[in-house]
Amino acid sequence: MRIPFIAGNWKMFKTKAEAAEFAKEFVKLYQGTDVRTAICAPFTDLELLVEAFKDTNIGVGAQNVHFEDEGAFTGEISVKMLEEIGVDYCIVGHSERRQYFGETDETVNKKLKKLFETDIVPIMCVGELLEERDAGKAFEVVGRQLEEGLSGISKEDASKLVIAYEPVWAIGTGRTATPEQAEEMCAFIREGLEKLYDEDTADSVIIQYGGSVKPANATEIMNMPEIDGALVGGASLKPVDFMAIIDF
Ligand SMILES: O=C(CO)COP(=O)(O)O
Repeated sequence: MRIPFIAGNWKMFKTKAEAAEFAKEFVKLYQGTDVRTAICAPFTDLELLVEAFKDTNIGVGAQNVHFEDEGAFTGEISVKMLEEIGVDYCIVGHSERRQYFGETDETVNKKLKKLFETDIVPIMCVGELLEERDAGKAFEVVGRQLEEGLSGISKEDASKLVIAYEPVWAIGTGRTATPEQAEEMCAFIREGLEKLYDEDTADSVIIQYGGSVKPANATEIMNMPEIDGALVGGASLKPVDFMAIIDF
């Protein structure tokens, strides 16, 4: 049985003061809830959130990490730095990192391997562009991202993974994939995991959908059998909206 996991991705939103305000309100709203959740925040908010959520089950995640242990990589953050702060998750391969910051399947693979040396759980993002979907290549693209991203990763590690299917055309556009489209791709991802590993491994991976998830559409998405959770952008910025999604 996979426990639903709904994570927020704040992207480049919220100063420390704004994060503290969110945390205060969200901790109250979340009390007594058993859906697994986490907030993936900018690096500058992480320490504050770990402290604010320490007596709760609310996890904290980073949105990126470098794959080397340390070195001359101006502007980058290492896995050890995240570990020291006490983060639980790290997003890897978000489409915005792939589009604007040169993330490739190869760097995704290196980052996953580095994270698997620790207890930080990677949230690996995959998803096709609109032109790829329109050209009938969505499954080919996501299949390749999965295969190359997971190259050389053991089944023990893969079974701990969270995968977020985020069709790029549905991110921040208000245009959600239909629950059937999301389900079809999440099922394809699970089949892919079974081919790469085995049925048990595929069964244990949490597969989230991301892309314009809102309180109004969370229920129908979460009711799909192969969708185990959501990665929520814009609607995770307000405690009440994010809580309404968690309460789907
Ligand atoms: O990219 C996303 C989460 O990682 C989705 O963002 P939106 O929910 O704002 O569409």
